[in-house]
Amino acid sequence: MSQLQPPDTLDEMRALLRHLPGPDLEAGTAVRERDRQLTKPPGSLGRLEDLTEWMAVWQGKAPPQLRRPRVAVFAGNHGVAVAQGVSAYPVAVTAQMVQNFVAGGAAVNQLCQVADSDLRVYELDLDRPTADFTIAPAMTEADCARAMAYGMMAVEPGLDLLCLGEMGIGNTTSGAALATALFGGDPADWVGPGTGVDAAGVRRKAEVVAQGLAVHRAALTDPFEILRHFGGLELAAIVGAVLAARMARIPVLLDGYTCTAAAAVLWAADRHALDHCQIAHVSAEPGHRRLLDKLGRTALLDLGMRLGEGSGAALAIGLVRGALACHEGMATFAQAGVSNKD
Ligand SMILES: O=C(O)c1ccc[n+]([C@@H]2O[C@H](COP(=O)([O-])O)[C@@H](O)[C@H]2O)c1
Ligand SMILES: Cc1cc2nc[nH]c2cc1C
Repeated sequence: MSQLQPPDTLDEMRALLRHLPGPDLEAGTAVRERDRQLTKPPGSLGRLEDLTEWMAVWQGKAPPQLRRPRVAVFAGNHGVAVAQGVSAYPVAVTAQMVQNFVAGGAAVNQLCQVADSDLRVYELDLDRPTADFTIAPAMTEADCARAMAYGMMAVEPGLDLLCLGEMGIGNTTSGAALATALFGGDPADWVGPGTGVDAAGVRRKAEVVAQGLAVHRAALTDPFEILRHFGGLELAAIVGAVLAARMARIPVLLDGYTCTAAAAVLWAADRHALDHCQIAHVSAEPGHRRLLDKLGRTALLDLGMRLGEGSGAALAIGLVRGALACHEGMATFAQAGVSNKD
């Protein structure tokens, strides 16, 4: 399959939503048919059964396969972190952590190794942070579209599972601004400690989000404009990657709060745009549960993690592996000579 030629304007990105492939229902039927014959009471593998069917319908393949998983981590810097001090860490940590990913020293490196997954790290102009969104839109239209296109190009056809993660000091504030603009409510409902700011810091984050919303309210005409005003380059890249994965029939695992907030831009534009995605884990960042409620989703894992960098998504690859191994490797009642219920 040839790789998608990425669009270079936001209008072309919007237009892509009209051409999203749907689920392969035949593959789903084939999976359910085999599942009924496996040596277990129906439904007894719970969400593992749903995961197998989900992989099949979005790959368009029964049985689904998991030979080439990839974790893609996008990194970007945020003007709001530079100007407003909304993180517990300095902005320089974004680039330093990218070096750490490359050197193999981060949590996501270990989790990818355990999951037998490829890991790719993409930096987006780390020395050119977005604008401080309390003053100006975070990105120009051209920068936002370019970052989305970059994320799209990271999606290589032939992958059979794509895990998405981010690295960007200050991006929980960006995620909270996206969530407030997309779903409404009080900014205080959507902010949290992030990397570990104290209660006063969390209040400050809520004020920063409120200020951004007040300044830009009239310009927030659709979800892509919300992304352009409050997102970061790495978050726009995630939006692009989610879209490109859908086009290439690659199921997606989304990581924590910030990653889900970015992907929610697509959900706000089209209620089915995230059907090929699972939320790998629910972050300790309090807004994440609220966000999952809005999206009508339950995460696969709930481990109190709040690291980002794709760590929860990398960990969840093991669940998909387990689901697919049972589906493919288990004996049927007939093969094993086990009596089925009448
Ligand atoms: O996505 C999450 O659930 C999450 C929760 C807390 C922190 N993070 C990570 O921490 C950074 C953002 O936190 P902060 O405090 O700088 O906004 C960014 O690099 C994220 O990967 C991520
Ligand atoms: C050290 C550190 C590691 C991270 N990984 C993802 N976000 C992060 C933020 C910090 C501060």
